[in-house]
Amino acid sequence: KRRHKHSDELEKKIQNHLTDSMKPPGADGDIWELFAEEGEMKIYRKELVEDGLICDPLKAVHSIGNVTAREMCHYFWDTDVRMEWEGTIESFRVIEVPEEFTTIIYQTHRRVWPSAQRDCLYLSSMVKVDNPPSVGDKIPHDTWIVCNFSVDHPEANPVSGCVRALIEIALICQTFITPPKDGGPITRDCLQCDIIYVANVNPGGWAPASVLRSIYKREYPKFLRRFTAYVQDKTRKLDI
Ligand SMILES: CCCCCc1ccc(-c2ccc(S(=O)(=O)CCO)cc2)cc1/C=C\c1ccccn1
Repeated sequence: KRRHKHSDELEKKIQNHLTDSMKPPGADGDIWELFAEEGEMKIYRKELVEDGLICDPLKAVHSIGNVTAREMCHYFWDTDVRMEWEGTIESFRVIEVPEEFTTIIYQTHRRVWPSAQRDCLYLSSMVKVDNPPSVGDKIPHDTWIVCNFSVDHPEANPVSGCVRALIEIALICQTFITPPKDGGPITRDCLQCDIIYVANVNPGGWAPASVLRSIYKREYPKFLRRFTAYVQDKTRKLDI
């Protein structure tokens, strides 16, 4: 059961995401504010201040065609392509690979004046979910999750001057297949991927509420637009 130091914590977080994060916003009685909407993409936030720090939880739901849940999670998890879609990190290093689809990453984010620069040290794991809760009456073909959460590590060797931000993030994707009416083969056009992205970022130290909230308001929609377009582009049939 315990494959590495963080196995138990990882399992618990994945279970929590599958029960809590997969509920549509508002189902849990919580009041989510819709702050960005573009087509199928809807991004919700809550205002949360902990110890004087802005820790606004974020939940985004989206649905895009022509890709599978596994492709979405692979490109989100795979550090080989991280800098192709990530716009706010300045540098990152894979510190350790505890097991095949689990990495421990140290990354620095671009400094946003007047706040101190932030860094993150987190475990990132990609897992296929066996018995997913079905949301509504659609039956998913498969469900994948990437879970990123802050951990400690002796070899982080942090950049001096950085304030350590703490993250709890998950990308949960489900593939839905609509076979062609004429009984023909299943192609990419039969695929639909439903996406849930939840992010809880504690900035780790003081930063003006207005600066933080404007970063989130600008960066989350940009990230979701850019990342989903990136995966659709990477998986598109090669134009012959
Ligand atoms: C003063 C600035 C304080 C906030 C700094 C910060 C901390 C953490 C993070 C962050 C955001 C997404 C992830 S992830 O989804 O796991 C992907 C891998 O990188 C991990 C970390 C970002 C940012 C700062 C900017 C920011 C905020 C939203 C969205 C995008 N950028």
